Amino acid sequence: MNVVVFGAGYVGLVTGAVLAELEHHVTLIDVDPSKVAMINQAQPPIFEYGLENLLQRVRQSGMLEASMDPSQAVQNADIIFIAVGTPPLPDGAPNLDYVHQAAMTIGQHLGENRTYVIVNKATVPIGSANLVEMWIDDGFVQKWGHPIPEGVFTVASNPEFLREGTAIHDTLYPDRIVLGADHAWALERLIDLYQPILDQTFEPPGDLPRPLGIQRIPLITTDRLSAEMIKYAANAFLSTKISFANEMANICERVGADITTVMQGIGLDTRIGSKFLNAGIGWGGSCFGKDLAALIYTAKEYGYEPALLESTQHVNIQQRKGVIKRLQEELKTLKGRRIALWGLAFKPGTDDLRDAPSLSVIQELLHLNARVIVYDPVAMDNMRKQYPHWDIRYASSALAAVDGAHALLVMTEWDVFRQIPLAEIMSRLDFPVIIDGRNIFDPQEASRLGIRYRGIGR
Ligand SMILES: NC(=O)c1ccc[n+]([C@@H]2O[C@H](COP(=O)([O-])OP(=O)(O)OC[C@H]3O[C@@H](n4cnc5c(N)ncnc54)[C@H](O)[C@@H]3O)[C@@H](O)[C@H]2O)c1
Ligand SMILES: O=c1ccn([C@@H]2O[C@H](COP(=O)(O)OP(=O)(O)O[C@H]3O[C@H](CO)[C@@H](O)[C@H](O)[C@H]3O)[C@@H](O)[C@H]2O)c(=O)[nH]1
Repeated sequence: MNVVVFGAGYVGLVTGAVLAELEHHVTLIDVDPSKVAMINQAQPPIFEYGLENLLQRVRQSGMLEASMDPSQAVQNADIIFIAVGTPPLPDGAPNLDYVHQAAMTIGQHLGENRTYVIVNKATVPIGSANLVEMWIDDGFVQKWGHPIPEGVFTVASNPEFLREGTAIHDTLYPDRIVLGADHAWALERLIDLYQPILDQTFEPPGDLPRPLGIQRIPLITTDRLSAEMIKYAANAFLSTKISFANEMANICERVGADITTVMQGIGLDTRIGSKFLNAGIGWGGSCFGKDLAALIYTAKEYGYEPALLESTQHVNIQQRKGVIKRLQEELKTLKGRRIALWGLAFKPGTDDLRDAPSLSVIQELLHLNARVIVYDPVAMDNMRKQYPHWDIRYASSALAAVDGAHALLVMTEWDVFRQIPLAEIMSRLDFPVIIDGRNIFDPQEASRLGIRYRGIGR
């Protein structure tokens, strides 16, 4: 099939590259010329496991190209994805400007003698499929002076559930595919597009083998509103699960229990499940905060007070503040203290800094006049580019960051950090203080070495 994807970011690029691997003809449209150039040279503009190999294959096979010019590709498309960003506005509502622009552009380039399924893959407020339909029609009217003929296009919702760091894996082997459409023909076309994934008939790439036991991927077909709501409900539940674990951690710390064992103890109950129960310095990333705020905003639009969702948000804000509180308890004043900070990305496996807990902690440390020395295996370039005026120092390695520091803060649980012996860290620190925001070290070993170790909930 001919597929066009608007937005070559984390979602659009991965989706497009995977569909090209499955032998669909894919054109990625982006407004950022540097991204387009890099993709065409098979260079991933983001850090994502397996992406460079995948891009090389689909560029070589000729199944994927990137462009800033949508005209031909849109006109000849069977399916057009909208995967542009929907960042939060200050009041919590998502900014739909990029979706609006993409929809108008699509409308301007649709032909009258074909049928098109336009798919919302971006996370958009419930009811947005109607808006996108209207904007596509506006684009067409702007170009041709008359409304688009009935039946030429329909808008479907196909929310995305991939996680950064495992994005290609999650696209090839998703837990489910959700399709919301108002017309049977659109649904049939989308099921055809995803058939190799749904039936797992493709040959798995060498670096991303099929997990044992996966045979068919569950498919949910529904109306557009329910599909849009599924996305928000999934992220609300996952972030609530983590905030729950963090609240339990805060209680564990006070009563002297160990959160890791407690979460293991509840996670083995199959009704609860063990995933997303890791306590830490709170969740971050481009989605949880934004999507939770959007769902709260939507609920309030209808006069409903979503108390549980607001608590999920509140616990997360408190959790980030807890890092500085623990540090102050250990060091008292932070003025002029050298604080080493391991991990900038919001989670391991990505260079994404959007809403990373490290950012709030660094801001507060700078506000308290501490000297901050950071190390991250992949996110330092993004940090330099996105926060050029922040007065922080970049270390050449994790251990170099710790040299002569008064404390170490662990913000992201990169594997390379886990492998560093506590004794080695201890020998380089000026004061033996470690605030382990991701519970990667063994508290007993730390205490044997005389480290003033503070984990989360243990
Ligand atoms: N990042 C994730 O892990 C993830 C997972 C699931 C869903 N989502 C949702 O998917 C959407 C995209 O997220 P992302 O993280 O990929 O965003 P991103 O910021 O990485 O990428 C968006 C891309 O869209 C491009 N763009 C903006 N306006 C455009 C236009 N008019 N035409 C063509 N391209 C345009 C930008 O240049 C950018 O490259 C969001 O709604 C997000 O909530 C993201
Ligand atoms: O037990 C856990 C699990 C995660 N996190 C934190 O939660 C955040 C988000 O992690 P994760 O969900 O793995 O990353 P994302 O790439 O943001 O993916 C989420 O957001 C995407 C965008 O909507 C969805 O598509 C995914 O399904 C959803 O998991 C990170 O800061 C993690 O450190 C914890 O603190 N404890």
